[in-house]
Amino acid sequence: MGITLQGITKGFRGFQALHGIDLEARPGEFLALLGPSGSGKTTLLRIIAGLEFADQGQVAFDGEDVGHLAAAQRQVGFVFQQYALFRHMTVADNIAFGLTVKKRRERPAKAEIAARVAELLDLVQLSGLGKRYPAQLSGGQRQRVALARALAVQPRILLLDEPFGALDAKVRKDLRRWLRELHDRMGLTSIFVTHDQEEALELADRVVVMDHGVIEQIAEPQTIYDEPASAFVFDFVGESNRLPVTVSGGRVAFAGQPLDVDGSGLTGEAQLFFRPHDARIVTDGAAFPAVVTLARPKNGAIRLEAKVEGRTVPVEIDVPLAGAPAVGDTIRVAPTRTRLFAQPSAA
Ligand SMILES: Nc1ncnc2c1ncn2[C@@H]1O[C@H](COP(=O)(O)OP(=O)(O)OP(=O)(O)O)[C@@H](O)[C@H]1O
Repeated sequence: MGITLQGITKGFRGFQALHGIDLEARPGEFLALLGPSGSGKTTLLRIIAGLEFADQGQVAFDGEDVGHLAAAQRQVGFVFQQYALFRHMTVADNIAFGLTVKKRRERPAKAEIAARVAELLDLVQLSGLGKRYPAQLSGGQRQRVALARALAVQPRILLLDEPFGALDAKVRKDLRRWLRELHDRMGLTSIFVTHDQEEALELADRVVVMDHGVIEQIAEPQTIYDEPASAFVFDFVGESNRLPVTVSGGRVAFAGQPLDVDGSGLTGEAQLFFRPHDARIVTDGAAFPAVVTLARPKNGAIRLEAKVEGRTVPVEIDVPLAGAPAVGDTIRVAPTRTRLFAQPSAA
């Protein structure tokens, strides 16, 4: 089932949380909404779920406007960070909840519900734990119960709001792989909110990067990383260095030092971005000087932090183990792969 959002806006008492969001999730797609705290991810997810209503704009499932439908009528499954299981109910009763509260006409027979619960317990690999209470489960197990409960009503859309946020790194990693498999196997269309870029890049077919209630970029993970559409995306996703540069006649200079960067199309002040592994140390040519303040092993290379005169934030670069400079050395840094953005952002 495809999801289409058009021109979604939402304000809370004078505060504009979403500014005209256009977004499409293709049938079977797994989308991640990625952005800093307060960027509007949860609000957008709640509008899709029908837990919140947009001030303007349209929400459609498979081309059909669902804007007027309440959450229960939209047939979406959702899972939140706080597992929100009913503490006084067994695991099995928690999973069955969505089915038992259906109107009598639509409610499956008791035996059918029991069979569905057993199937779901099996699916989330918790067979045999149906009689336990939530307090008798680990965090990861509780989250899988929450997922089974969301799936009980056989949704075609699954919405997840930081579902693994409260779990430790290892459990989190295992669960998200497992969730991806489940999504594929069940043919769901899923939207996942996270502020963890690794999670978004690893799990999603496409990543939607949000900031201040707008979408900065929608693209496949590799594109988000390799071709960030804005200074914000470059900064937010992956490690990066940012230097204030001046552009004149297509030539780019940092602190008076010309760099080997094409500045055509821009003029005046700009922001130059590069990743730590996209720079080399050179002895002459276009480069800027820096003094090494820290050198530590990282992923089979050496990560250097180097102080640039007049800058408080050090530049980070990765250099080969062999011949790596030492702390205190003055080096010349030549960025090899860069992006230039016109808008000045706060340093
Ligand atoms: N019910 C509400 N009343 C007033 N303001 C709200 C309400 N819900 C959200 N907001 C505001 O809207 C903005 C977006 O919130 P939202 O929860 O969507 O952000 P988020 O990107 O999901 O953040 P987080 O990662 O911290 O959950 C925030 O500034 C928030 O304070």
